[in-house]
Amino acid sequence: MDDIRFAVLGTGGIGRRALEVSQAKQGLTPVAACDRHGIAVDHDGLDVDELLAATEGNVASAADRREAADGRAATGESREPQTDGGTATVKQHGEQAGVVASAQARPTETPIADTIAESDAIDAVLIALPNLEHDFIPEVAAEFAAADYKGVLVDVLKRSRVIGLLDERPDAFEESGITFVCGAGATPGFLTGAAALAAQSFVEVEAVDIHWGVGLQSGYEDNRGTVREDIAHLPGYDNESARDLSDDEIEAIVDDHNGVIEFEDMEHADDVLLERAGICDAADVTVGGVLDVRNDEKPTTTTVTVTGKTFDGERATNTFELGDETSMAANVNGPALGYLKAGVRRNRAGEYGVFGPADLMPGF
Ligand SMILES: NC(=O)c1ccc[n+]([C@@H]2O[C@H](COP(=O)([O-])OP(=O)(O)OC[C@H]3O[C@@H](n4cnc5c(N)ncnc54)[C@H](O)[C@@H]3O)[C@@H](O)[C@H]2O)c1
Repeated sequence: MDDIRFAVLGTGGIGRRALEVSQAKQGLTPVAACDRHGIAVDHDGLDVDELLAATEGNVASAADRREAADGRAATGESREPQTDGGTATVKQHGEQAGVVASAQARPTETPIADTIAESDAIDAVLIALPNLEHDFIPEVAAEFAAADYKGVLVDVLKRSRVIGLLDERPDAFEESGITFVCGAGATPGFLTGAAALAAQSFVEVEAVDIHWGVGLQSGYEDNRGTVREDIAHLPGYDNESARDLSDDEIEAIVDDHNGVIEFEDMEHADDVLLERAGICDAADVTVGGVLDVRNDEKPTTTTVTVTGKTFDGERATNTFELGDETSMAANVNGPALGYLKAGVRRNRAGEYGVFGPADLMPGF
């Protein structure tokens, strides 16, 4: 495949690692990366090492999130960052450092529009933005379509209901020439694809059970955004209440669980993505997991089990297991970039519209 020029929207825990992993993949050239306050563009290829060093600790703070939410409420529109009109929200150092700290970057109040402005020379865009507001990623995607972007969009969103929002506008993506691969991280994403593959032995799938384990001690600082989103899945919390938690309140929740948080029956889009690919009913899919933020070792092995009936009357369970040494960063970003490449193949073959990870596996 020819070289793929790609952009990353959001350089938090996931976006930064995606840039790093891309260095080890063939034919991927990162040409643009943005966060809430800045953008770096180089159509000859970004210097990823410099960007990563400069954005060390680029983790959206609670204050950042509140500021953005308040800005949206006040203006009634834009999801672009609302700054206080000066440079106070441009973080150069420490915990709130950002893309703008890179020598390749400049500050901007409109990072997504600025990326779209460069998009004639971008083959694919990885959306690694927060998902605490359900319509945020669909709206960003719609903006690319409205600008007549021709290329690939990939997101790593998690929630089932977001897929519905995206499925409401396939025409816009098709007309523009966009191949949109959604839910293409680990779960949903990698493990959804694994379930689709494991289902191939069967003529009828009865149950898909996805159970993940993540150990995050050394990656905790970098992945606070993801931990916050996970907390929104706990009983008594939702996206809104999780978004408003202070960092201290998050720490208190982690302490209450002795650093190990268990999740059951999560609203992860693996269910709707498997249903839309015709593998099984969404109701037959369960997702749960265990997150340990104080140990690097996984608290449990990540496993996908698919139970079904074969054409010759047997009932069986196929099991797919991840090696315990594989980190969340490896299991989100490797597949996300793999799906990005699969999306580019489809796009170059003229296939546009919305695809889930299971749609890119053998059919059922
Ligand atoms: N599917 C999976 O397996 C999986 C696993 C982990 C994380 N995720 C998803 O990845 C996404 C990113 O997670 P993270 O931990 O990197 O989050 P994070 O909070 O660390 O990073 C988010 C980044 O987006 C930027 N951003 C926010 N608003 C912006 C705007 N309006 N314009 C431009 N940039 C903006 C922030 O500045 C930050 O750089 C989340 O949606 C999370 O759900 C998916």
